[in-house]
Amino acid sequence: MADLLSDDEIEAQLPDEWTRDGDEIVRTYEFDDYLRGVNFAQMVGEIAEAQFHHPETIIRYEEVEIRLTSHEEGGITDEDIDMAELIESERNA
Ligand SMILES: C[C@H](O)[C@H](O)[C@H]1CNC2=NC(N)=NC(=O)C2=N1
Repeated sequence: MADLLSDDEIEAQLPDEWTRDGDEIVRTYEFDDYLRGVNFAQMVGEIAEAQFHHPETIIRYEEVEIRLTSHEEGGITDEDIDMAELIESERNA
C-alpha cells in the first residue's frame, strides 16, 4: 500500500492543470467532439488497467473529467500522481 501524501507533497507534485478537491485530484479535458472524448476515456481505462489504479471518469459532451484517489488508503498517494502524469503524457502524445 502506498503512503498518503501530505498537503505540501500534493501541492508540490500535482501536475499542471490538475487541481485538488478534498481527497481527490481532478482534471477536465476538452475535445472537439463527443466521440474524441469517448476514445480518450477508453485510453484512460487501458492505463488504469495496466496500473491497476482506477479513476472516476465522467464523459460529458466534448469534455471528460478524471477524478483520482486511492480508495484503500483513503486519500491521495503517489499512485494518483503517477496516473495523472501517465494520462497527461498520453493526452499530449
Ligand atoms: C481491491 C481494490 O479495489 C484493488 O486492489 C484496486 C483497484 N483499483 C483501485 N483504484 C483506486 N483508485 N484505488 C484503489 O484503492 C484501487 N484498488
